[in-house]
Amino acid sequence: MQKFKWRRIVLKVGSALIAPEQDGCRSRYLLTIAQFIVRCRAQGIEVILVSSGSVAAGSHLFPEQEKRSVTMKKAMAAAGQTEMMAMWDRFFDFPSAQILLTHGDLRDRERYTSIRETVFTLLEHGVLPIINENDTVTTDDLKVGDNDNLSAMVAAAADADALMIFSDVDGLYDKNPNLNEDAVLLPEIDSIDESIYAMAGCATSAVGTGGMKTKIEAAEKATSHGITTFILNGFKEQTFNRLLEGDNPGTIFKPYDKPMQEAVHWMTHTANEQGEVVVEGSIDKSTEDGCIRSDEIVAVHGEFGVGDTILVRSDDGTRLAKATANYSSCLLNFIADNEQSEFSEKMQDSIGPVVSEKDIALLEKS
Ligand SMILES: Nc1ncnc2c1ncn2[C@@H]1O[C@H](COP(=O)(O)OP(=O)(O)O)[C@@H](O)[C@H]1O
Ligand SMILES: N[C@@H](CCC(=O)OP(=O)(O)O)C(=O)O
Repeated sequence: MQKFKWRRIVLKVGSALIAPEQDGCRSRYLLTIAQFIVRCRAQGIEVILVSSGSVAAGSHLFPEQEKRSVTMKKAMAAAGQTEMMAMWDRFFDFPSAQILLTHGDLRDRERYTSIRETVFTLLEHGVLPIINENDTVTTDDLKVGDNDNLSAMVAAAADADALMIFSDVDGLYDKNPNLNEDAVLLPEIDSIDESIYAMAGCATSAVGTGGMKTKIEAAEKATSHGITTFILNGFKEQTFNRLLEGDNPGTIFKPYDKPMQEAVHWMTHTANEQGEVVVEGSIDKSTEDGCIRSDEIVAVHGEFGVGDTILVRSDDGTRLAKATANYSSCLLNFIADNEQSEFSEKMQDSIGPVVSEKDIALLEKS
């Protein structure tokens, strides 16, 4: 690890490592991971753990025939989470803290900031943050859905230098190694494009979610924020020894040379745009004071509410900025339809610009 000189790392541990036999948590693999965490901390590296496995850990408590229902999975997650936290806590002689998140928390800027500050405070005081998705409260709209993407969002929020995704394979292969004997391991990926996604298949274990596709999505999110990302085999002890020696025992994804600025990254990869407004002209003209007024808007696409992230596009198609909307799409459409009305003008005077200076992140010209 000395060669890499990391200050802060996020480790993501997949379900198969937590509950390999699907009958509760097992220490078999976790002990090695815990020792790795201890050794990293001894080297002065701050560690954040994103631990999957609550569903797999809680699975043995419920009847086999009912396990497929979403409600049952949520119950399994709630019960398995305590078992899993107890297992992790047992390995450490320093305190750990549980943080359960949904996408609803991460895409809300205020809650995102609060999560960031809590993580920083825990790290400052030597407490190990252990993070998972809050499966019990998630809905289709609220969930991230897989912990690979969640770990990348966490790594970005925590300003980490590296994200290590520990799974049940040695890294990214050119095709699924569990289905193809001739699959070849790819040790280094310089940039992620469609050809990389084309190699990724689904999970083949009974407990995994997302397979390689979500790991590549995570790598794309993280590397675009300047975070070196690894996919590694958490079953093998040598993985951890080699990492500590400064080697790459799996697949390494190189960080972007020019990482996105924090606000653009959050709006692009965590908040996601809910809709789009089209303005006339170029980036300099439309956003010269960082604000966009409702009378500058020539079209509104999609449905969004106040506080949602929107894309600002120029009428020639150029992506100009990501921003937080001060108006709903419904109200903007109403204003457009009633341009000259006194009511519409009063509304604009009282609410102010569609996008305020502090909530806009200009995109690079492309
Ligand atoms: N190109 C690939 N390279 C490596 N593994 C792949 C590939 N395509 C699909 N997979 C599958 O992805 C699985 C790992 O993902 P997953 O089961 O979701 O793990 P985890 O629970 O650790 O997140 C592997 O066991 C393998 O079956
Ligand atoms: N939040 C879920 C994990 C979902 C998930 O992404 O699992 P995995 O593919 O094993 O990392 C749980 O704790 O069971």
